[in-house]
Amino acid sequence: MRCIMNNIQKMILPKKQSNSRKDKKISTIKKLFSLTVPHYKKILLALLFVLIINVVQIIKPYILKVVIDDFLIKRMSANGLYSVTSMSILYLTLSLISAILIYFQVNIINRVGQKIIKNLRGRVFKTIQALPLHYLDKTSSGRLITRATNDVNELNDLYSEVLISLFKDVFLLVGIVSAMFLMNVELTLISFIVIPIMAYIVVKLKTKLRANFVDMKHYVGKINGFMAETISGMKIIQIFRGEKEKQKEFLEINNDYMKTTFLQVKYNSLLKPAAELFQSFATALLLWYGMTRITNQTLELGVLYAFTVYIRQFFNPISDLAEKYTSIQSALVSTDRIFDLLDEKEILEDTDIGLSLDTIHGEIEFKNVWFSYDNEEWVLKDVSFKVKKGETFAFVGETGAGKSTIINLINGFYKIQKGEILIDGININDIKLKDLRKNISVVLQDSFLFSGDIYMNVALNNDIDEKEIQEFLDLSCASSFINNFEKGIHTPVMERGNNFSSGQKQLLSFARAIAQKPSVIILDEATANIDTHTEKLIQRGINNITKDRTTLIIAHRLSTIRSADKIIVLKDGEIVEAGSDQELIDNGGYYKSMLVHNYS
Ligand SMILES: Nc1ncnc2c1ncn2[C@@H]1O[C@H](COP(=O)(O)OP(=O)(O)OP(=O)(O)O)[C@@H](O)[C@H]1O
Repeated sequence: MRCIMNNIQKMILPKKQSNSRKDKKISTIKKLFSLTVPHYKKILLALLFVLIINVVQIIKPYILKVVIDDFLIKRMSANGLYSVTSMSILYLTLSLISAILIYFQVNIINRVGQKIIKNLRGRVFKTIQALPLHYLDKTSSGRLITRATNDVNELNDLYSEVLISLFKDVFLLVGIVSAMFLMNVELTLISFIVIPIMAYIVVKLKTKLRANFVDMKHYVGKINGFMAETISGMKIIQIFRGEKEKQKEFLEINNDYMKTTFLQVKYNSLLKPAAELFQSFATALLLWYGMTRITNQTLELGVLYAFTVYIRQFFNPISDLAEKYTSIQSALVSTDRIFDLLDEKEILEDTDIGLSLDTIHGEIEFKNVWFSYDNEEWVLKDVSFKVKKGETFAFVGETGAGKSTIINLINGFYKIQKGEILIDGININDIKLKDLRKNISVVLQDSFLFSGDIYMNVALNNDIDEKEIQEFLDLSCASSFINNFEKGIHTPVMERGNNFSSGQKQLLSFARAIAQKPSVIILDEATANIDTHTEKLIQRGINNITKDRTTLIIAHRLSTIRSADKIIVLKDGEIVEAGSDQELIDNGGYYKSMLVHNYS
């Protein structure tokens, strides 16, 4: 009995290879169970139903044994309730109760499974939203999508189908084995001769299965990542006729994935026939031994019959267990992957800790800042500057000089290695990120619009009324094109704003930036997509909205920043010049040569 339970447990739990792997596995199973805790009442009810269903399953062959031995062979006469008719009614009633309970049990457990999965999917999404940029830099979107979709769905199967039938099977096995031992110890031992060999084969297969599952999921993530990247880069692929090349790359990943699925099919298809073979072997052994005992008149025919039914009932869940084993393994790998993400608390950005600053005045100071993305190469080297409240600073320099990096740091997306960044004289690391970002609006070159409508894209979940939004759209000059739309600010926006031109998207991002009523506005190449006519409108809008606000502008087109209070010229992460447009021209240095190139 213990041997059987050990083997079943071994089938569920992978072999102890090392303490850390074992600990991880135990913690994965604990986590799976922890998700069920809020639903324990319903789960207990379902388990009670399972218990009753199993008791019925075990009693039914015994009723048949009584009918065969007592009424068929011994021809005993009916005695009160003890008759063939009452036995038949009992058999039917039990079957009916069992059928009704199966209906409720399946319903309860599936609903619980769906609720667990819904919560888990929500947690994965919340975590993904809190991932800092430095983590997203290194993680493909495909991997994250796979966590929220494929991996979560694997758990769906586990909760709604596998776990309950696992309980059912284990209860049933325990019940059957007990009934068999109670009826005839010798016959029971004969029936289970094959179990150790069978357990050995299953345990051998499981290591291979698990390793293959890890590979399979890796390739699913790769396929999702590749798809996501290809879809977002489809325009470039088509322009540069890269379809064939991409097709080839995809074929390779697809083939690798298929190889792992073939391996899975091979292992899976071995398990079921093996279980069936063992069942036939056990039945044959039982019949041979049972018949010799019946001939010697040391065994009743009904007992032998009940045993053949029990053997079938015993091996069915075993062969199901073998099948479910693959689902369990797959779900365990998915659980690891989901919780690896959910448990990475230290990498998650807590935007709610730190000093609360409802309004920021807008003084920004970099004091000898050194920064590297990868801790290997300095991207900013000893950068120092101070922007007073309401001033406009421009950052210029060739591609890769570090201009956008400065903006990323002011938004608190990365932490610097050396030096200090002060906002209103307070170290940026001490300020609540939420408050910091609330007060700083950034307009990027690639304006991102969400599917919805114009109003929602400008207000971005903030409680701003339509009249105010209209004012922001007027200020940013976006009204010039929105007024032509029949639905005005309720004009639908397609995914990523595909139904708007780059210039229109840019104007909407301006309105969005102002709508947050920030004390600091950052324009990162924000006028790059706008034609000269629109640029003039924008310039007027910018002048309105930057009044009394600290403004930082990054631009390659120097015409847009010449009126800035101070221009900072960067080269290879270092400030090489700083001053007003006139001062820098008078200097006759790097800025002046950039101006000459810009206007030539
Ligand atoms: N997320 C990142 N991870 C690693 N390195 C990065 C990352 N972003 C930028 N870099 C590197 O940092 C350096 C500065 O990049 P940055 O984007 O700040 O330059 P930039 O001056 O804004 O350039 P551009 O004018 O082309 O936008 C570059 O060498 C770039 O390769």
